[in-house]
Amino acid sequence: MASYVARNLIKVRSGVNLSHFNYGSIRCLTTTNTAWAPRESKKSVVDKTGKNIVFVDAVRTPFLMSGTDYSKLIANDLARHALLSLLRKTGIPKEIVDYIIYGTVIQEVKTSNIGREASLAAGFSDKTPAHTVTMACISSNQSITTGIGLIAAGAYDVIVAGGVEFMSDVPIRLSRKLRNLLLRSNKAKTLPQKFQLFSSFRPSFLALELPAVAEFSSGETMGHSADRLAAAFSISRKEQDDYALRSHSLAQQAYDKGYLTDIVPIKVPGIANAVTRDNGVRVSSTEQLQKLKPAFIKPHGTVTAGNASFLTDGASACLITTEAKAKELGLKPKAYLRDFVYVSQDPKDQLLLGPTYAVPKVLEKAGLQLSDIDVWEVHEAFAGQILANLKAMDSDFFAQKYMGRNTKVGAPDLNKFNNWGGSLSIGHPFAATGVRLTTHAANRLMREDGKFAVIAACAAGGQGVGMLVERHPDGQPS
Ligand SMILES: CC(=O)SCCNC(=O)CCNC(=O)[C@H](O)C(C)(C)COP(=O)(O)OP(=O)(O)OC[C@H]1O[C@@H](n2cnc3c(N)ncnc32)[C@H](O)[C@@H]1OP(=O)(O)O
Repeated sequence: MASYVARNLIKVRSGVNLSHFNYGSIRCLTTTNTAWAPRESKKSVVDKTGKNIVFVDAVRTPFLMSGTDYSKLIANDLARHALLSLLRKTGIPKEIVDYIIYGTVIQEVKTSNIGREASLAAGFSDKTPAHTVTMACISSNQSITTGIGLIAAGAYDVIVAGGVEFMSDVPIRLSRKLRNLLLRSNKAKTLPQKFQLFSSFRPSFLALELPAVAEFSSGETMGHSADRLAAAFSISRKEQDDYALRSHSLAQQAYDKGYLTDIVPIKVPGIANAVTRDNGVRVSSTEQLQKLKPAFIKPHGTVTAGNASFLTDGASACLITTEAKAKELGLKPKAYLRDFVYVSQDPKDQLLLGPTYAVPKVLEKAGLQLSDIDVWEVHEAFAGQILANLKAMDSDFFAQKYMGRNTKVGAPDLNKFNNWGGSLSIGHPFAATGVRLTTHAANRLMREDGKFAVIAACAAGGQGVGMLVERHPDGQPS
């Protein structure tokens, strides 16, 4: 705990009272079918690409806790379903898709370019190129922004972007020593050579290498890092549990109101009924949450199974194109994809602070201020990570000492923040989350009568993303 962060960031103090969320005050307006017009007071953002790139629509499978109803599938099955469902939902002929970009973090070895495999499985033309990207938890943000780049460069017009994660079956490797022995055995030609080689075998070679949700450079798990971050920012266990409860409560409300229209049911062989909804949403109570034991730093840590995102299976996909092409195809886009920025910092002590670094940059690029943003969709890796980011964003000390800025950007208004729940409750299939965030941002802009939304997320490697989307006048929330 006596880390660089703990020594220095402990000084950060925020005016935001995070332990008194007013759930009842969350503004969730109902949809109207009347044409929407930008309010006079709202600023305009310059279209830098000259193409008015739009987010048409998106889908996702239900996000399920790993080891539950998807456990007999493979990642390719979920990705295929997301891609097929996108075609069905948008009604576009698959031939008009120029290019597919798909994210994944923990790769299934047999489908390393899962973008290509899943698109072939979904019946896309074999003439449609597809590639796979990986950027940890922001992989499908990367799919979308790579697509923006391809459209902006004039290479293609119609792009499908998305991502999949499948934590129910991750590659477990033999030990390095056993792998080495087996590879050398291929070259041993004679019986004595083989005998000599296998006589070097030791029982310890049978130990397996399990993948961990951990930083390669530091060896630290994300959960351990989140625990240190929460301590560094003096975020109490109670504040984390309250935030987690907020996330689950808001996700539940969003289901009840029928807002989560991005979910497409999936029929899973061996499961009687189609899977129709996320299964991690669990509105418990502060008392129940307080009883949970620390999951990472034991016995004094504050991150628990109740205030951390959980290992999740799921896939997502979205359609992006130019405004002109959308019009030509008779599509009604939900939002303009106006700007984005990637940031990266120290992967040990600032691992989960991506939003703090990305938000001021993306706002500045677009000429906007915090108060111009109507909707926030920020990836909830851990409750403590969200609260640490809110404090850091609202701290002049942090801005000056660590970001080389004169002043803080300020903390987002919590009444506009993750109003339909977030990764803590909905789930976090790493490479599928970016599209989920973007879809919720676009749909919320319509439901909440806003103009601009910011999407932000942290990712392993100390990286992060900030994206700016603007409501499209033709958009419909489903
Ligand atoms: C940039 C990024 O996104 S980094 C983030 C990357 N993501 C991660 O690192 C994932 C972090 N999460 C994890 O590794 C795992 O979910 C863990 C280690 C926190 C928990 O794993 P598990 O121990 O398997 O969780 P499990 O679901 O069994 O829950 C443990 C207990 O908490 C309870 N629990 C979980 N959630 C809740 C809740 N919301 N309310 C009440 N109780 C809960 C469970 O019922 C269970 O209780 P039991 O032991 O009495 O059965």
